[in-house]
Amino acid sequence: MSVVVDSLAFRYPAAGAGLDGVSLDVAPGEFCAVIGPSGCGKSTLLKLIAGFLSPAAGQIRIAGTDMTGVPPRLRNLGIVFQNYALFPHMTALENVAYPLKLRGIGRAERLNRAGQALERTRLSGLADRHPRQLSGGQQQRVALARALVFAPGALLLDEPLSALDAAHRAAMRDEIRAVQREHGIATLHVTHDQEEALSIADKVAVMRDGALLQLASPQELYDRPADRFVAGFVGHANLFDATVCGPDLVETSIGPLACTTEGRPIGTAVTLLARPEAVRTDPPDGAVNRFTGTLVRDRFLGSLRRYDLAVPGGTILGETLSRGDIRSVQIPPDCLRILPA
Ligand SMILES: Nc1ncnc2c1ncn2[C@@H]1O[C@H](COP(=O)(O)OP(=O)(O)OP(=O)(O)O)[C@@H](O)[C@H]1O
Repeated sequence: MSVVVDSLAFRYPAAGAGLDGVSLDVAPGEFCAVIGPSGCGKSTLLKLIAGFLSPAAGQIRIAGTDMTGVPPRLRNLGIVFQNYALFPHMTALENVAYPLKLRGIGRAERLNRAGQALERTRLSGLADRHPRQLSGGQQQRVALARALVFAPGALLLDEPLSALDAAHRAAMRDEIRAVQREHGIATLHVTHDQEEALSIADKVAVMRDGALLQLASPQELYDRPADRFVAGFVGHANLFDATVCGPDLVETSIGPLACTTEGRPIGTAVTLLARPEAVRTDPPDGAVNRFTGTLVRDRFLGSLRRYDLAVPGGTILGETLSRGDIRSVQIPPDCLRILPA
C-alpha cells in the first residue's frame, strides 16, 4: 500500500501552528524518515495520516483511496507512537493480540498470530510477561509487534526509539527496517535523530514551520540540500555568505573562493556549502582556496577528528583522520556547492 499526502493543510484551533500545503508520497515497501526542529509539525503530519486529526485542506490517499472521513481504525495502519502505551493489565501476547480482537478474529487464531508477531520481534520467550516486567526496549518491541500483527498496509512510527539507549536504539532500528522491508510495508518514521534518518531511510522529508522543505534520498539531501537550512540541519556544514565576483569566483568573509558559479552574474548573493570531510589538511603552498589559521577546537571522535580552524574573517570546520598539527587547509573548488542566499 502506498501513502500519498497531497497539499495537506491543518491549523490547531486557537494556535497559529499547523501544516501548510505538505505533499509527499511513500511507495509500498519504502521507508520515509521525517525530520525537522521541535514543533515543526512532524507529529501533526502523522496524526493527520492516522486520522486522529482532520485536515483543513488537501487529501490523504492510502492504497489509492481517499481517506477523507475514514475513521482511524479503518485505515489499516500500524501505529507506534511514543505515548501510545501498552495495556498494563495484559501480557505481551495479549497486548499484541488485541488489534485482532478488535477486528473480530477468534481467540485461537489471534493468539497464534500474536505469537508469530512476537517471534518476528524476537520476544517469544517473554510472551507471558506484563509490560512492567519488560525493559523499555522490550516494551517497544511489543508495541512494534502489536502494530505489525494485523499485516497493516503502512506503518506510522513517531519517535519509537527515543526511550532507548544508543546500543538498543541502533539494534531496534535495524530490526524495524528488516521487518518493514521483509513485508514491503510503506513506513513513515518521525525522528529527532538525523543520523538515524540518514542511515535507515530510503528517503527523508525535512520539515520546518509546518512546511516540507525537501523530500529526497539521504545522499541527495546531504550532497544537494535545497537550501541553507537543510544543509545545516542534515550533517555538519561550513556555510558562507558569498557574492559572485567573477567567473567561478566568489567573495566571502574569509576571502575569495574559487568554485563553480554556474554562470551566475557578478553581484549575485549566494550561500556556499562545504562539508567538513571535504576540507583537506596540509595542502601544498600555492594551492587554490588555501587558508592558514589557528586551531580553536579539536575534538577526537575515535574514527575521526573534527576541528575548527580560525582564519582571518571566520572559521573553517574540518574533519580528518590525521593526528598531526593542523595549520593550513584547503577547500577544494569542486567540493563547494552553491545554494540560494
Ligand atoms: N493539541 C494542540 N493544540 C495546539 N497546538 C498544538 C497541539 N499539538 C501541537 N501543537 C503545536 O503545533 C506545532 C507542531 O507540533 P508537532 O507536535 O506536530 O511538532 P513536532 O515537529 O512533532 O515536534 P517535536 O519534535 O517537538 O515532537 C507546535 O508548534 C505545537 O506547539
